[in-house]
Amino acid sequence: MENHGDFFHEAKYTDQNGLLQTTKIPVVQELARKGITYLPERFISLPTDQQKFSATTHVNLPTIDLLKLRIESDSSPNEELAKLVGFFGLSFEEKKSSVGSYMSVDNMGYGRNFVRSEYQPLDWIDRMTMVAFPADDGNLHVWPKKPHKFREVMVKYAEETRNIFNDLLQAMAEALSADKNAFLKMFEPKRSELKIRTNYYPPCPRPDLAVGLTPHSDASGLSLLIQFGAENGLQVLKDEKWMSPLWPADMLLVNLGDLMEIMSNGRLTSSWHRAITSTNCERFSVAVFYNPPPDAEIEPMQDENSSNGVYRKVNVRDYVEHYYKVSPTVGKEAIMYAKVV
Ligand SMILES: O=C(O)CCC(=O)C(=O)O
Ligand SMILES: [Fe+2]
Repeated sequence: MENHGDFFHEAKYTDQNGLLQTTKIPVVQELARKGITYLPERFISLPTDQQKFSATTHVNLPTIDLLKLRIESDSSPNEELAKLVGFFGLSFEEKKSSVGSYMSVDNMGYGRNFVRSEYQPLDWIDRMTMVAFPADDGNLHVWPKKPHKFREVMVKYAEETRNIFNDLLQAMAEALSADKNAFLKMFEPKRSELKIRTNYYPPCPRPDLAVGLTPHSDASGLSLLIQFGAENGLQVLKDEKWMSPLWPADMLLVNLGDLMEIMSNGRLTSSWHRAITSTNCERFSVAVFYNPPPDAEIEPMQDENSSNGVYRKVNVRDYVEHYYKVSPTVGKEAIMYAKVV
């Protein structure tokens, strides 16, 4: 048995027999802090995932000027925004004791998700996930109490991103020549869900063998990402090749999730993406996920040009539960759940 150090996340999953299991996963931040020079076996990814880790092409993303969407733009990364990832500056014990625990399908709080078994290759990542909205749901008490002002900054960031999401939803509907509120109407203001996840990728001894974050699409409607520390890390699959989007530090990245693909009846598609690691730099990203209320029924938009709907109506909670039950997958399998067969 390899010695993985003394610091573990405990991730829960349901095994093939339907039994709840807990697996201990080494905290990669602590492994990196110790200056580990080899990659522990559990982090060695499958050879298929290792293919073309570095052979990527850089692609430019279309950019949107937020001012044109009537948003007050004070959202460039500055010292205030760096506080979003300040949590990872705490010691392991402080991090653990500072975060409350959730009962959820996706291992919220400080730790891991996408865990299905004791034997799967592990991602080189530590994460912290919390629900910002609805704020009245007993969600806020589990937020980290440290560092100082962390919650305040998070709440402010959540509020600002919600405005951006709402404007984007309108702009996207208009771009599809649909009613301006075609998407927005599904995001009931008081009950829609906004989750924030901070991802930390410490330096990794073998970026050629380990994945930072396993390939996935987000289950969300929309996701908004910001990164700190390094500009390379996110990769998106396009025409069966992994591409690195050019993503400067002062740019927010909009990512379409599965629920948006369903809502748009396949006219918009969720992206298949992953994160890679590096030997000499640490990278943080903050992802905000925006979903309609869990009990909402998503009605795919009707396309006048084609009579066949690609997607059927789904309940948001059912979809998200299904997504976490089957993930991680090798391709976009979760969304098949909502496809018309
Ligand atoms: O770190 C990144 O850039 C990607 C994060 C991500 O895809 C996620 O949190 O869902
Ligand atoms: Fe993602």
